[in-house]
Amino acid sequence: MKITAARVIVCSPGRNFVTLKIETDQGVYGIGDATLNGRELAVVSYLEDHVIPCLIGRDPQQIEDIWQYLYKGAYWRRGPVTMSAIAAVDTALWDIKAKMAGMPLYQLLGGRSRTGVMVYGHANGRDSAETVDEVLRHKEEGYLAIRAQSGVPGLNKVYGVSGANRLYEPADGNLPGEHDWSTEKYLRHTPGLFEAVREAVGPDIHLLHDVHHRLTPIEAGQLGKALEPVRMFWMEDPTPAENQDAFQWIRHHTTTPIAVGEIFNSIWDCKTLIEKQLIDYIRTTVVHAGGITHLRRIADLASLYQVRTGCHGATDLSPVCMGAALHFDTWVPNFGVQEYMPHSEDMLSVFPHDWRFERGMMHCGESPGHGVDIDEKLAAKYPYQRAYLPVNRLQHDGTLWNW
Ligand SMILES: O=C(O)C(=O)C[C@H](O)[C@H](O)CO
Ligand SMILES: [Mg+2]
Repeated sequence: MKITAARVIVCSPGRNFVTLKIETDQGVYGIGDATLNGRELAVVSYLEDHVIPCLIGRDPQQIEDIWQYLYKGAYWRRGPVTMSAIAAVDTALWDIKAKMAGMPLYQLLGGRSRTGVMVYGHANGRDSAETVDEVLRHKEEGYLAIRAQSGVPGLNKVYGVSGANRLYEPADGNLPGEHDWSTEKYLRHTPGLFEAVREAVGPDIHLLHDVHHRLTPIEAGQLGKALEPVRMFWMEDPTPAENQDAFQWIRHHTTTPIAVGEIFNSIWDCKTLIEKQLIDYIRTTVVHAGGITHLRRIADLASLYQVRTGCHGATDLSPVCMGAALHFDTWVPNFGVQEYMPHSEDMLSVFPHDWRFERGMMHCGESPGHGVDIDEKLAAKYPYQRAYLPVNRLQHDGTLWNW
């Protein structure tokens, strides 16, 4: 069996997606997501100019060998661009293998470990009252786990809070937007927000919150401690994770569980946090962490330390990534939760898919492969639109902060 062609399809049905399609001499093709939000075209070039020429003529069944060939063969290892490109190839090859076997992907990975995949939804509001209402709306829709984000009094724009249309899309604008930040205002507001949310939603719903890298370790310790009475499912990205030993300071001060990893791209980014048990959930996912092949390796390492998976699933991860992730989640023994931020109807129409949401759970479907395709004609109607993620500045003096 041979790879005969590979193509990168870029489209923007409301936001940008980069998709790789690999074709074979047996007529079977596979699809992989390669979207790197705000830096999409770097991955397009990496694939078109450097990876695709090396794929033509190779046996698509040799997934591991191709993974090693692209990873070791580049000499310059790791990094989000490289690993998103490798992920797209890997996902497409698993799709091909599963289609050839006539099986849904989760069967090839080892079979079903659970009846469905628990997902957490995104509730957000401009203030605490609106956020509480949104949490209750999500509970009504059947969500078992809900992430709550709120506007902070005195701050103009804050990560995770949408405009009028309810969904938020962080990448927008021809140049990066600017948000403002005050740790003091955020820390004053957030414990009360969660007290109100817990009071309204009752004891049984899992509550999550994304700090989005904006605190120092000791501030994160304060927040985690203040949230303990609320019994959070997790506090996400409490502090930037470049200096991983810093997480010890958070651990010294709080038992609120911690989730990290959506911006990681290899097992080496996860190693210290996992081995020192500084986190409880690892958030790497298929598209940014080297595909199914590499994500499986990360999950296996995590399983030795009772760290569970909590794959990133914002809308900048395409429906293709969601399909692959749901197969992974259906199999992985140390599953925790899957993030689910629904794509718009326009986005979903470009990517016919087999997965579905039902009362708080998602199901990957039973069709061979990962169950997601791309309608190339429709995709062509939505050309690429340059878009950037915002930056954050401290409110009082404009210092550039973590967004
Ligand atoms: O979904 C989350 O937890 C995020 O933090 C979303 C990220 O900001 C988004 O994916 C950036 O592209
Ligand atoms: Mg996050």
